[in-house]
Amino acid sequence: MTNDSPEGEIRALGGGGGGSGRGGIAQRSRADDNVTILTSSMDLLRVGRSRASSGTEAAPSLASSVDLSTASMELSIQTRIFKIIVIGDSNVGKTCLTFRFTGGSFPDKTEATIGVDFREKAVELEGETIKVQVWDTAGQERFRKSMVEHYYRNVHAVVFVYDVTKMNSFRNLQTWIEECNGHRVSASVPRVLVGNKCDLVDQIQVPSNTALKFADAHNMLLFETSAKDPRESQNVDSIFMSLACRLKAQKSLLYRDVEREDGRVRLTQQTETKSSCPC
Ligand SMILES: Nc1nc2c(ncn2[C@@H]2O[C@H](COP(=O)(O)OP(=O)(O)OP(=O)(O)O)[C@@H](O)[C@H]2O)c(=O)[nH]1
Repeated sequence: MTNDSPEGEIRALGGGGGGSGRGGIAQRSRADDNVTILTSSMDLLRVGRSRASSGTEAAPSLASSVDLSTASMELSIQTRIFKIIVIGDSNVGKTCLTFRFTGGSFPDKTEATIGVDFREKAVELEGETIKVQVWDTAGQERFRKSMVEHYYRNVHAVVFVYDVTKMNSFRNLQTWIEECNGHRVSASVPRVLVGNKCDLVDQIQVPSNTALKFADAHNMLLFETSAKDPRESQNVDSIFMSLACRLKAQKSLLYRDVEREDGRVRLTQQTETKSSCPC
């Protein structure tokens, strides 16, 4: 389990968009919400310090430190971060799916996730490098209780996972969706449904058309896949890449419009760009 929580945050309110998963259906919607980038005061402090300790130059005045901070922020915001949380019953394969996407492999051994594990992957979309930050959440109630608020805070997209060989994990999706809605996650934040463990073909309990109906009713794409089967790795990638494409298409940052507000940098999204992203 890693604990490297993000430093700067990108808060993108709203979601939706298109794409298609295996056997899935595309639901398209748009949101024009603003994108707000908050850079923590810790960043300001760190920038001030690194300049002060850089050797020959005298320690900066407050004014020059702030200028430098702004420059640094402008640099750091070049890389956008999309926070995607992965939710579902314990043992459905959330850890393995996130491993497959970020590391390209299936872990030999996993243990129940406690709290959350962060995994990150930089992806290139239409010439822009975007960090897809995947939050692998705990499925067991006792390991997630104190973390739930953090999961949903400023989330950009949600991946709901069930195990195709466990009907119960599919039935419980309703509870996971209610939890998500209960944490004020806007209906416009893109959500996808993933049926994992499709390699266990003899044990499948959840028929594809049942899952499709459910996904349709909840305005989600459906992906049926296997974190274990290497032949499915592209399909696993497309779960996260389709979300990244949708988020990128919606969020156009105008870097010019930088305002300072109590150590915060706010970038206002004024227009929605048309994307030629293939997803
Ligand atoms: N056959 C098969 N087994 C899988 C697949 N994905 C995960 N598993 C197995 O399912 C078990 C649970 O996987 P995890 O990824 O740890 O499950 P989780 O949803 O993260 O569980 P929690 O951390 O408790 O919430 C492990 O034994 C995995 O090896 C898959 O696609 N196919």
